[in-house]
Amino acid sequence: MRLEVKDIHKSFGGKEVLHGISFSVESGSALGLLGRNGAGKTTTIRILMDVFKADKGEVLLDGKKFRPGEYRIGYLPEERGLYPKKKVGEQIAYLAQLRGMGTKESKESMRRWLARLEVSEYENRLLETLSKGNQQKVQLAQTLVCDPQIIILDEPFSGLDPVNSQVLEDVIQEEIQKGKLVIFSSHQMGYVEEFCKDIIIINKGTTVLSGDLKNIKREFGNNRLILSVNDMEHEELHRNADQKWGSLVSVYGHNKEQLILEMKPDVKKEMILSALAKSGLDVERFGDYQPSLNDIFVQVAED
Ligand SMILES: Nc1ncnc2c1ncn2[C@@H]1O[C@H](COP(=O)(O)OP(=O)(O)OP(=O)(O)O)[C@@H](O)[C@H]1O
Repeated sequence: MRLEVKDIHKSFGGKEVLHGISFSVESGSALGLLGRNGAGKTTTIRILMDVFKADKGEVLLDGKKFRPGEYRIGYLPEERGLYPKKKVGEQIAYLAQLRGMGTKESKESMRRWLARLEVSEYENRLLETLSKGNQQKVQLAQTLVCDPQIIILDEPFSGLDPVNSQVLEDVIQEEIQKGKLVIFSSHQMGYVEEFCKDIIIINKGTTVLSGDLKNIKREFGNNRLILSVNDMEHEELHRNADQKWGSLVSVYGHNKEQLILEMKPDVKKEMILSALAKSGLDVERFGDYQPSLNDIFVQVAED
């Protein structure tokens, strides 16, 4: 399956908050939907789920208008929506039945997911009596109980300790391997790097970067180098770079105390290395710039 969001526009009270968002994602892969607070991620997901209507644009599945009601979708919304005063197992099975599963099948699936997420012992407890992290795992069991073809996860790791995060990481990887189509929205870039083949970064309702994550990283690192010098802050290093090596490099930015340098046309790395050797500076690190998704996000999503 291929899910395609095409040129979505949305206004609230006359103010446009999405200015033409487009992306696509296929079964067996995950898309990272990223952006700063208020960028428009949740609004995009809500339009996709038909909670809101777009003012312009369309959502297609395999080229035809996407009707969420016709597919098994596991949606973990930002605002978690289970019943605090109902028993964990009963409500998960009930919600699976609402999504078309038979009584026996829904109970089996509920028990399988509670076990997979290591919360079986809470099946007969009221949801509100569980810790925050365990409630989150119950929400995830609810999301996955109907064996969804499409999985949409809005900050699924929130509230989970590192051991539980590892369990969830494994579960998401398994679902992708099983051929599920996953949309993953998170501010935790480490997870996005792990799961997502493609990403889209939205800023104030506009796409600022999208595409294959490996290619994006390669392009961001291309022709750029990282340099740090012992006991020298990036501001001073920046002055040195401008004054001494201005014909070879320009300063692209910095990552903590490391300077990111961009090589000028026809300049080779060896030429910079030789200039550094002559400078007498106590070089701590020099090499190809390999940006993390976090670096890229900060650079493109900054105002
Ligand atoms: N129902 C609504 N009525 C009016 N404005 C809304 C509504 N829903 C969202 N907005 C506005 O749309 C913009 C995008 O909000 P949205 O919740 O989609 O952002 P987000 O990227 O999910 O943010 P966060 O990371 O903080 O969850 C914001 O300016 C928000 O105030």
